[in-house]
Amino acid sequence: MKIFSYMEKYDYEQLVFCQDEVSGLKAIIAIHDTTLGPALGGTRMWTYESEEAAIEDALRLARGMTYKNAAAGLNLGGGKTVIIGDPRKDKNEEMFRAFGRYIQGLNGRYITAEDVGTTVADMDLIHEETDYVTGISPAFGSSGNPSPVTAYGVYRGMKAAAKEAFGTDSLEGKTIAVQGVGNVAYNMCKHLHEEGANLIVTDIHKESVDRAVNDFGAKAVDPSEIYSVDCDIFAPCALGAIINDETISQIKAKVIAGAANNQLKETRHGDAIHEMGIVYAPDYVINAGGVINVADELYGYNSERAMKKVEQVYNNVERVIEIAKRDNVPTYVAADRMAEERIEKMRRSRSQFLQNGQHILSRR
Ligand SMILES: NC(=O)C1=CN([C@@H]2O[C@H](COP(=O)(O)OP(=O)(O)OC[C@H]3O[C@@H](n4cnc5c(N)ncnc54)[C@H](O)[C@@H]3O)[C@@H](O)[C@H]2O)C=CC1
Ligand SMILES: CC(C)CC(=O)C(=O)O
Repeated sequence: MKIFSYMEKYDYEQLVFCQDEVSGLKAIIAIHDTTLGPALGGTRMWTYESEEAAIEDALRLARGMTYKNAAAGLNLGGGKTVIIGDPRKDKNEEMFRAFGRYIQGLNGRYITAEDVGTTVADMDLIHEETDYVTGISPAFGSSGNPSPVTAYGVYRGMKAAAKEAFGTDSLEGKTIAVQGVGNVAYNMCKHLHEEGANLIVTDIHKESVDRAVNDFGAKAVDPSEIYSVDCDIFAPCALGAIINDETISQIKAKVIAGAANNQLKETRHGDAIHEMGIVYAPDYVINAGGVINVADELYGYNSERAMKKVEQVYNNVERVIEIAKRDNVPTYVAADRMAEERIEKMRRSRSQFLQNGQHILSRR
């Protein structure tokens, strides 16, 4: 991968490599765009096949956060971190504290939170070294684990997409195929089960599948079968790039609505599902609940205020569908237009007026 060419192509601001021999930390912080404010995005810990794969993931996820935060109406830019390692084996206190010092060194340009492979306890360790971290324990007056809130937002957004496809937003009796029943999807399944949906689930970890089977009467299938099962809605809630040349022809669902980031392998896959008549709720619009919730910490966390904003995920998905119909484009294009329009307006207005020197972090 030619890093500078890639950064230039998508206009990235900064890429930071962090190494600490004592703890084994190998982290990559990618900051995509800070037009709207400091870059906020989670830290993913994962066993990458190569360093290139880790860099690419950090870059793609950071750009996704720029669009997510803009589309959600937050005054925040986009960034993300990946830590190379196995979250089940390679974590230690020194690692997250060393990482916290790297974040502190960025002096507020980047604020972190949880993502796949990291927990509230990890954020608390980072917080020992820096204030530029969210999703820390409620004992600190913070919002804690964002996953249940992300899940609620996905559930709301799924209803909005279902309304478009089926003429009603009720999910009662609908069959929903869920890929990956981790932190977000387990909580999402709870809402779906309460509403009377039928669940088909898969995961690479058997205990996660068993939990969903026991708690929600879900039917379990092998990971390779999830794309082709008979269902109304497909909810990708594991990792990215799962809408691709191999999977598209297998999908029977009328709606794709799930928590995973970067679901489309390439934009042409968004065009393909649009042509198949599938209603696609763009990933970064539907999964914004978590970031909306942790971002509220920057104003002094108020759960009621945050949840009111999370409810809006329904309206945001509706709005994207409206733009898609108006402009006769796929929903992923409509979502990009919505986000880019907001960033562009702010960029132009910033160049016209003097800033008052205050930004969101000055309230902390
Ligand atoms: N946690 C949050 O608040 C947010 C999460 N997301 C995204 O949602 C997705 C899920 O996040 P979490 O639930 O926090 O992560 P998680 O790690 O708790 O859950 C992911 C699950 O997917 C499973 N999985 C991985 N590869 C799989 C495969 N090939 N087939 C089936 N299952 C597989 C894992 O075993 C795990 O149980 C990720 O893409 C994340 O970036 C997006 C916004 C916020
Ligand atoms: C987990 C969230 C709090 C932030 C994030 O990284 C995301 O929305 O993907």
